[in-house]
Amino acid sequence: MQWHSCTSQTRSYATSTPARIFLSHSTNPYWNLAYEDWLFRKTPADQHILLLYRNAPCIVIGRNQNPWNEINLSRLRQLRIPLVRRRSGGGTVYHDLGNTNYCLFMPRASFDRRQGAELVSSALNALDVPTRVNERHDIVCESFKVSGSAFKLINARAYHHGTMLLRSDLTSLRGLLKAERPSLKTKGVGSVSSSVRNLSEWNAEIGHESFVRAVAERYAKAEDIELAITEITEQDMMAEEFVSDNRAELLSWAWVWGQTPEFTIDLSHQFDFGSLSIRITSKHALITAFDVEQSTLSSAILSQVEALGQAMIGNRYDSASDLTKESHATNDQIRSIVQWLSKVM
Ligand SMILES: Nc1ncnc2c1ncn2[C@@H]1O[C@H](COP(=O)(O)OC(=O)CCCC[C@@H]2CCSS2)[C@@H](O)[C@H]1O
Repeated sequence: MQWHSCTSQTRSYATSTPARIFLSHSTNPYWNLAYEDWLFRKTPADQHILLLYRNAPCIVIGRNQNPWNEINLSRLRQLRIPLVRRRSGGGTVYHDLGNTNYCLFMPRASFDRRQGAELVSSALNALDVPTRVNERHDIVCESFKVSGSAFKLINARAYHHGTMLLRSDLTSLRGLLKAERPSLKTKGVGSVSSSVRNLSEWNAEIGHESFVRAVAERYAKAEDIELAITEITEQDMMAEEFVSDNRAELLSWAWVWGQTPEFTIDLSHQFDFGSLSIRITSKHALITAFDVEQSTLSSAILSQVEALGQAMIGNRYDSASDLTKESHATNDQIRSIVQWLSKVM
């Protein structure tokens, strides 16, 4: 058994498994998140671990979020940026190679929502960046958010993971995250939008390597361990069946879209030939109801709209943009309605 010494900076109780630091060389969000989940579930419950990684451009939503309410999906498709749903709760964030993520794993008994962010913030203070932790456990610099946090607790284990905007493309970040759609009512968790900045505005030299080094040093000191970083490649990750299976699940439609909490959306439009208001209900990202709430369309057109709505039931909500391709509408009015729906859904 290893005993950690008691100083003001170290934990003051015994653990049997020494703390460790891992750095991933993969920039694939699915591998990194699958590996993170493996560390969470498969390492000893009493072990403290720090994992650092960064991802190629992607949007990462929280476990209980609605992508249609959080993201500019047409821009996401245009830029061919993947949408990733993580296993922890909380809001939607943008990642690219200018953003480095940390994850602190610990026994549930020593979990504290603030401590991890404080550790990272103090590592940044040592790099002359005047960060602090706010009441939401975000790390901020002169009131601008530079890091967001999310948490997961299962049985005897917990983790706190967070982003760090070092030199991210903030134009992409802002363009991909969008304001809520007021007519979309969802049971899920909404993001809390903030003004963000890169740390490079305070320290022009800062980058992935210096951030990793500063946090790892600070962590080793706090855990009273030698500074030793275990570097992990995608090959190492692939060798673990749990990680490969987990990655496959993270990539699946059922996880990315199908986990979307139930929602309804009200859509109205005034066409040259009459008005139409509908309510669409979706569960597990499938269309489960299509109700016409109000209409001044002719009864012939209305019954075609109702037939179209019935045909959509059971389809994926995200297949709405294919409506125009699939529709064999011969009537101009129906064609306009289909075009409108494919844009607004
Ligand atoms: N990369 C990044 N870092 C900090 N803040 C961001 C980022 N991207 C977007 N935002 C801002 O945060 C809000 C959402 O804040 P909100 O507080 O709702 O959500 C979060 O912060 C979640 C953090 C998840 C961290 C995980 C760690 C590893 S995998 S992802 C968004 O609307 C933007 O204004």
